[in-house]
Amino acid sequence: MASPEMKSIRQQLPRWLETSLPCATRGNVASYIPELSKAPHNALGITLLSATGESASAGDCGLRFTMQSISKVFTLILALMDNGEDEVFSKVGMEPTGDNFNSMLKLELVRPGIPFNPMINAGAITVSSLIRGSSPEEKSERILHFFKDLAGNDRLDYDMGVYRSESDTGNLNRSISFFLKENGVLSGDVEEVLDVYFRHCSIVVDCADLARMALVLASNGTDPLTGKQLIPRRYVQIAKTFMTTCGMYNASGEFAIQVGLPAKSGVSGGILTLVPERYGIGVVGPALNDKGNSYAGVHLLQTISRELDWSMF
Ligand SMILES: NC(=O)CC[C@H](N)C(=O)O
Repeated sequence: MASPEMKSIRQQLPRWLETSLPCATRGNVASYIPELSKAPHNALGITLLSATGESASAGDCGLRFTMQSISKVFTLILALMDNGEDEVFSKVGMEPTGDNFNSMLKLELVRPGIPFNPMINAGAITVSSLIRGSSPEEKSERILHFFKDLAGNDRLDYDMGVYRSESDTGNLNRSISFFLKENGVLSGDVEEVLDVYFRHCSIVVDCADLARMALVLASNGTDPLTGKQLIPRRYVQIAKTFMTTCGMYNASGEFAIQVGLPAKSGVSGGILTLVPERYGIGVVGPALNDKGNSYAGVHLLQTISRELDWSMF
């Protein structure tokens, strides 16, 4: 028997999705990674998964897309598990930037030149350099394995087309990385660090995978469906705080007001969000707004959060 709330979500979800769909026409699919421009412009899908294992889905929830920046939440957690917080926060800060996710601006403006936070590219590339492993292959393997555990999906893998596309064209990320190397923030070989970063950005998921990963965060690090503790509670707390303050880039303040849930978006149009203790949620809508977040996806989450009074604030 589904809970009364889940019953009502299942009933209303298709209509909420329908009303958010037109927003997609106002957005644009990311094209700076050429392979991403092939994504279906008008797609919109969502899956919600409850801590009791009930789910509700609507629209293009089966669409497969690369995690992109959503992966930054989980590489941060793995880096924290590998190194502890003191080491990680000696290399990356805790503050929002108010700039675009790929901006270099503050790296030079503010001393010491460590990235402001792990959700912007500079911070996430630094975090990739902190993942333990004797080679880029081993680091990437550990990341993929961790993501498989979190998603409860052994078949997670890379989209090699997207990986190559970003690796061939990612000169801004190269510039950021060389700058970090010059400042002594990045240690190791820049191309090897970038390889780890581009690979985890290209891990393919659908909405159900994101919902399950989000549910682990909603449940303070334990997968409620298996009872396994996958992440120490403290690191989930850190991750959810960054999601709230920086997860939607320089639209995180607006998202906190309009939706009021910890979330992380990616340029392929995915959004991972959660209702503490209760739901993990995965959304996809490839057409992005000018801040790089899914246009229709944000609208849909705003509708659901208002209808169900889900804001944490
Ligand atoms: N916002 C994003 O999703 C950015 C991730 C992308 N791989 C990049 O580095 O540009």
